[in-house]
Amino acid sequence: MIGVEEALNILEDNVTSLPGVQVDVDRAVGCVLAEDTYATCDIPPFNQSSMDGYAFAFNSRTKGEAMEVKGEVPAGDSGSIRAETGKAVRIFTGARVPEGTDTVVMQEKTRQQGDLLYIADEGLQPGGNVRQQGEEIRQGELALPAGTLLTPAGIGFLSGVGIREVNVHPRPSIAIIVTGNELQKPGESLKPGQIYESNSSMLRAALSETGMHDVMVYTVEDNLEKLSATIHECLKVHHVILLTGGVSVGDYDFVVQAATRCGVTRKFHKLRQRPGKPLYFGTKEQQVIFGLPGNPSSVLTCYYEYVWMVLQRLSGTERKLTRVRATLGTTVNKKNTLTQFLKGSYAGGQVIPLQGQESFRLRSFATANCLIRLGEEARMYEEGETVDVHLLPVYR
Ligand SMILES: Nc1nc2c(c(=O)[nH]1)N[C@H]1C(S)=C(S)[C@@H](COP(=O)(O)OP(=O)(O)OC[C@H]3O[C@@H](n4cnc5c(N)ncnc54)[C@H](O)[C@@H]3O)O[C@H]1N2
Ligand code: MOO
Repeated sequence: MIGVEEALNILEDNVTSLPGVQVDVDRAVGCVLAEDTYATCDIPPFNQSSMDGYAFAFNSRTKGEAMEVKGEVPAGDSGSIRAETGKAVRIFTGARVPEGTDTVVMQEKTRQQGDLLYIADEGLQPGGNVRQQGEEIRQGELALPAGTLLTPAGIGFLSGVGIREVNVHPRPSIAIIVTGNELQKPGESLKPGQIYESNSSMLRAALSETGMHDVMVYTVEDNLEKLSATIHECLKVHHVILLTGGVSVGDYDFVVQAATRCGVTRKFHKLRQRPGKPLYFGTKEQQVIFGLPGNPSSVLTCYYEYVWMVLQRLSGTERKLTRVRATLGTTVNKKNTLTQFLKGSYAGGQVIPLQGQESFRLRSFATANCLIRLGEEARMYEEGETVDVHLLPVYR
C-alpha cells in the first residue's frame, strides 16, 4: 500500500493534457487555450467616441465662444464626413470620431441653441472622451496565451477581437461503469438484498459541476467476462473510465482483473487512506481508469481528491482543490494509521467535522463544503489545533 502523496505524484506523472482541438468560441467557456491566440483587428478598430455629445478639434475652439454644429455621426455610421474647421459634429457613444476632430464633449456639459453649441467643461482635455484606435489591442498582437482558462470575460474578449474558433484542450469523454448485482434503479421497487444505485447520479452531477458533460453511464453485473467486455468497449471511445465498486478483495470484485485483461497498466491499487482504501488507478496510453471503491462516500471522496485533479490536467490546467488551514472546532480521536478525509463544514477559518463519517453514508457529505485531511499518525486531534482543509468545488 502506498501513501496519499505518492499516489498524487503517480497521477501527476501519468496524466498530461489532451491535444488541442478547434472549437467554436461560444462552446469554449471553461476550456484552456492550447495555443497562443492573436487579435484579428485593432480594438477599437477606429477612434471611437465614449460619450453621447459633440466631436470637435480641441485646438480649433476658442474658449467661451459658441461653435456651429454641422453633421451627425451615429454608432455604426462610417463616420466618413470631415468636420469643417472650427465646427462641431453631433456624435453618439460608440461612433467613429470623424476626420478633423479629436475630442468629444458629453452633451450634459453643453448647451445648444439652434445650430450653436456652448461648451461648459473646464476639465476637458485634448482627446477627451475618445478611445484611440488599437488602444486595447493591435491586429496581430497576442490576445491570450496558451494555457489561459477561458472565462466568460475571455470569451467576450476573443469574440471582440474577431475570433470565431479557438484551439483548446478538449474536456475528456468519460465513461461511468457501475458494478454490482445488488443495484436497483431509483424509482423501481427494491427486492430483498437490493439497494438503490446512487453512484452514477452522484458522479454525473459532480462531473457536470466542473463542466464535464460528455458522460455515458454503463451498468454491469459482477461478472468478469461482462465487465471486461464493457471496459474493452469503453476504451474505444472514452478518455476516462470511472468504475465504482468491485475493486476490493471479495470473490465478486473483478475490476482489477478485468482492467488488466483489457491491457490497462496498474499504477496503484490500495492507498493508506480512509475512506477509499482500495482505490485503483491504471492507464492505457493516454487513457486513464479509476476503480473507485463502491461505498458512495468513498466514491465521492476519491473523486474530489484524485479524479478531479486528473480531469483538470487532461483539460489543460494544473488546478487542485483549494487548500486552506483551519482551526478544528471539535476534538477528533483518530484511531487508525491511515490518512483520513473527514466530511466537514468550513466557515471563517474554523472547520467542524460532521456527524456520520462512515463510507456507506452520504448524509453528512450532503451538507459538507470541505474535506478535512488528517495525517497518517493515530492520535487525538485537539479542538483548536490547525488542520488541512480542502474546499469542495461546490456551487457557491
Ligand atoms: N475483506 C475486506 N473487505 C473489504 C475491504 C478490505 O480491505 N478487506 N475493504 C472495504 C472497503 S474499505 C471498501 S471501501 C469496500 C470497497 O469495496 P468495492 O469497491 O469492492 O465495492 P463493493 O463491494 O462493490 O461495494 C461496496 C459498498 O458500496 C455499495 N455500492 C456499490 N456500488 C454502488 C452504487 N453504484 N450505488 C450505491 N451503492 C453502491 C455496495 O452495495 C456495498 O455496500 O470494500 C470493503 N471490504
Ligand atoms: O475505504 Mo472504505 O472506503 O473505508 O469504506
